[in-house]
Amino acid sequence: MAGRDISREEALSRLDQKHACHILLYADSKAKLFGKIPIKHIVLMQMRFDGLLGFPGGLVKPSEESLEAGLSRELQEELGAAVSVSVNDYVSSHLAQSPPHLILHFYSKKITESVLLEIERAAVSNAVDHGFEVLGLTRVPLYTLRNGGGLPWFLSHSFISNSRAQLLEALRRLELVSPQNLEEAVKKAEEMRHIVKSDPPH
Ligand SMILES: O=c1[nH]cnc2c1ncn2[C@@H]1O[C@H](COP(=O)(O)OP(=O)(O)O)[C@@H](O)[C@H]1O
Ligand SMILES: [Mn+2]
Ligand SMILES: [Mn+2]
Ligand SMILES: [Mn+2]
Repeated sequence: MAGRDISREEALSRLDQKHACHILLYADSKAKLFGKIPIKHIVLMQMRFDGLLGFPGGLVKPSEESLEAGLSRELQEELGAAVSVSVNDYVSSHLAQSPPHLILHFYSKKITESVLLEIERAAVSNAVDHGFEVLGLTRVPLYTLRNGGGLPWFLSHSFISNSRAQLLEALRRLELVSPQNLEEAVKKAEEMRHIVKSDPPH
């Protein structure tokens, strides 16, 4: 997505503009798919009301609240759980080109598998946004199966704003997927997008 990365300081000097904060929550896991494929890490995203994938979070008002307080409020609404977010979890700020002047702050935070499982339950049973702004939480498959299933198909979906770039950057930085596997998955996803788009209508 077009736009440019800016520093937290520059972002916070632009109080007249709209700001949004989103977060990648993840946990290590020993669980195995089909009892044999290690999933290694659980990464959370969500299916939004508009049919696009994105991260939990939303619009904040830095003139009235800290970025982290605003993000925590959004997480309470969208996940139905209290997630304490601190400046240590801050990753980056991005000045989006469309919609113009929206500033997108990104966070990532490692939690335990049991806390993550609680969040998944709360998102259904307790979140006021469940079924409305948020259609459901989803895990990101980080493995690539022999037929290309997993991360490549996941990446071939449509994502809100710069959330796909945020996901890829975080998977690399946090070493949740090896650079080589990530590169191959991105390449496969491009081919798959083409396949889906060129499907004839029934
Ligand atoms: O995961 C994301 N990463 C980056 N930008 C996002 C993400 N989700 C939404 N956005 C952008 O931020 C804006 C506000 O976010 P969101 O739709 O979550 O607000 P809300 O939860 O307060 O209704 C969206 O219109 C979109 O442009
Ligand atoms: Mn929200
Ligand atoms: Mn939101
Ligand atoms: Mn909101």
